[in-house]
Amino acid sequence: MARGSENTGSGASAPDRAAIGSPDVEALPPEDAAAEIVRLSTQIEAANLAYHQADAPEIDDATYDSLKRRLQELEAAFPALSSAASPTQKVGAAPAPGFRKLTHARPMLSLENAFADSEVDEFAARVRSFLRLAADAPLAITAEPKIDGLSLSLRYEDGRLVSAATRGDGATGEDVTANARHISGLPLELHEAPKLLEVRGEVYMTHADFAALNASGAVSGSGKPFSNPRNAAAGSLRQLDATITAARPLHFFAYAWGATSEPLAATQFGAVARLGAMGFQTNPLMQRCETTQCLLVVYRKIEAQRASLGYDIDGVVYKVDDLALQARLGMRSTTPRWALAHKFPAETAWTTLERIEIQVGRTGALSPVARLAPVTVGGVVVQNATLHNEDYIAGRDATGAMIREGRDIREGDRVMVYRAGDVIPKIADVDLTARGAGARPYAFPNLCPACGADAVREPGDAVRRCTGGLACPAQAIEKLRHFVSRGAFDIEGLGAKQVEAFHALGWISEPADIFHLGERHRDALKTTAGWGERSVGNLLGAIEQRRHIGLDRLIFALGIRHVGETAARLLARHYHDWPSFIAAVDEAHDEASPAWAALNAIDGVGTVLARSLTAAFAQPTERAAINRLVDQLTEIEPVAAPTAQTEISGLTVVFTGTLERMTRAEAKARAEAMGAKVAGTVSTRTDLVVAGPGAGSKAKKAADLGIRVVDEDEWLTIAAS
Ligand SMILES: NC(=O)c1ccc[n+]([C@@H]2O[C@H](COP(=O)([O-])OP(=O)(O)OC[C@H]3O[C@@H](n4cnc5c(N)ncnc54)[C@H](O)[C@@H]3O)[C@@H](O)[C@H]2O)c1
Ligand SMILES: [Zn+2]
Repeated sequence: MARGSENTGSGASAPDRAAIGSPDVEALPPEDAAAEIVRLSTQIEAANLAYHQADAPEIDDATYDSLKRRLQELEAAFPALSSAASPTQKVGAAPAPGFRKLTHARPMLSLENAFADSEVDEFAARVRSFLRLAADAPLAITAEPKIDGLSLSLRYEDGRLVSAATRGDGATGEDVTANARHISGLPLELHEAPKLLEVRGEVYMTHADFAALNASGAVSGSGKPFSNPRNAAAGSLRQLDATITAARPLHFFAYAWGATSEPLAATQFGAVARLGAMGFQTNPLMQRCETTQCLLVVYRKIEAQRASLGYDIDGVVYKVDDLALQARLGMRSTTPRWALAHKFPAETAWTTLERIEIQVGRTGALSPVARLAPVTVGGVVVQNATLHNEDYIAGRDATGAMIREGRDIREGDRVMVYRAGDVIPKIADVDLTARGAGARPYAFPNLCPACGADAVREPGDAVRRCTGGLACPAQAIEKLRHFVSRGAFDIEGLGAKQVEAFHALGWISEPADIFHLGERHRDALKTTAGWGERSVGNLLGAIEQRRHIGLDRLIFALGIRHVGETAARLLARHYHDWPSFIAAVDEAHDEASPAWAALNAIDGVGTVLARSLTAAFAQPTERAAINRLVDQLTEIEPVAAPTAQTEISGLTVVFTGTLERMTRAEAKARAEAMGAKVAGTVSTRTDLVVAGPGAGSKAKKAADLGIRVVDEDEWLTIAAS
């Protein structure tokens, strides 16, 4: 596990799933149920944003699934407490700011989940009863791997790819047309396709490509390495700059469709075969069954192949084969009635927990880590597992419910380790029969192991935090490492290793000190092992250059909890410059102020983030350190006002021919001000061509490539929107 990674305080695990529902839902007093619904909804919304918008999940999938199930149970038991705004009534998350939005001609939904074999029988029975089919009437159902990537909708008109969008919130997705063109093997032109066709499928990254990408140092929206191939695929496709996508190896399996101008086939199986014939890759493991026994056999067969496929799958999807029956079954609010996702259980193994260590993260979180006797879980050797927080060690989950009654985790215990849809393993269970007589409950420290300061738990926070601030060496180092990371100051020659070394020498203890390195330690540095005249010159030069920094990078670099790269960009766009930003944050500290309301009104900023931000700026030592840093900067570059909603932000536009209502220079400036890039030549990266009279080869090339071409009037309408 990465050193000092932040613990977000969650804690249930897959095998605990059944236990989670055990505090009897029906027996709960309504006011407790109401409070729990609010708490779960907030947790799930935060997880959705982290997962779908930032491609950097903060909790594992099994935990997420169990939180959602619990919420569904509560809402079922207390219908009066469920609302249309509940996360159980929504798909995914809204498109991230910065992307042009595209509305799907037919919504993109989620899938109903099942975990136990018995739920497959129940599914078939529900389908039969809905359709009034006799129990012995034939009912064909397909089974295919559930690819763990992100779904994409591709719109083809006259067989040409015209647009591509992520699922987003199901109704509206992010326009990733330019990016999708770079997916390996994706057909830009189809053989014998209907006039209009929305093709749906999964974008994924292979295990090998994922390993290579992380080894190259690529990072997610949170500034950390991608935690799994799914997040890497999502982060790579969802780039405002399509040239980044082009450099990432992505693949696509087609398995569904949205709007079509003519039916593709009479069955699911036939329709997927037709997609294959049109030029799409389809999954070779798909099969058709007549019985649920057959479905379960296919499920086991696919599960057995899971480790050797070379890409991640997280279950098997069953679909009613007859499309006429699918149409009769129709949709619920977020899922079709004719499909079921049968998920795989997490992979598990037993081993000995040798000792529990506490790591201190950037924001002071004390994260317990289990050091294990090495064991192989699902083909990977595991030596560490996260223990989340002290409640988890004691046997309680994120909702406060007991998940391991009487089975707290102790040093020396025999424990069950599991890996779910992510790389960091967890502890699922404890074998009490193997526990030695001398084993004592683990005493979670209430002093920071790194600096000795008090470690306290705020009410409602599952995490204990060191109060030492920058005086805590562990926090200081993590803050500094974050400060120089890629999306932050990213100073050439000053990586995590150097930061640690300079910190150990007592040269830097906070970001501002980096800018004093030259005047204070130049000579000493030159004679330090590994450094010389030239490398010191280069380093100090690189530091000087960073006295000029973008507002978004600065905000991200401060390392405030919940303020990742995406949020920093949002804030920078909204507040434009540093003085306006700090004035607003200071004022927003008063939650009755208009500034607080305004901060919360920013699309993508929630209460949790807003509170964390205002608290950080109001904390005197932290604020003083920020001020000292800002004093060292010569220019904080404002970030252009929000361009997120304009139709053309993020697009690459080419002007050709004569423009009659404005000069070329004016058109270019206007497009750039709205967040578009203006290019001179048409290529596959072009999104839009504005063609005036006399446009020649460029307009023709654009038409050949299937790129949208508009005239000047149309352009003016777009630019005015
Ligand atoms: N860890 C977190 O914080 C977090 C947060 C949000 C969501 N999640 C994960 O995402 C899931 C919810 O997301 P979801 O709404 O995408 O549901 P889902 O992943 O359970 O199922 C729906 C998706 O499956 C995909 N899919 C893959 N292969 C398919 C196939 N052959 N046929 C049809 N669809 C196929 C599609 O993209 C579809 O949108 C959760 O169960 C959880 O595992 C995790
Ligand atoms: Zn400390």
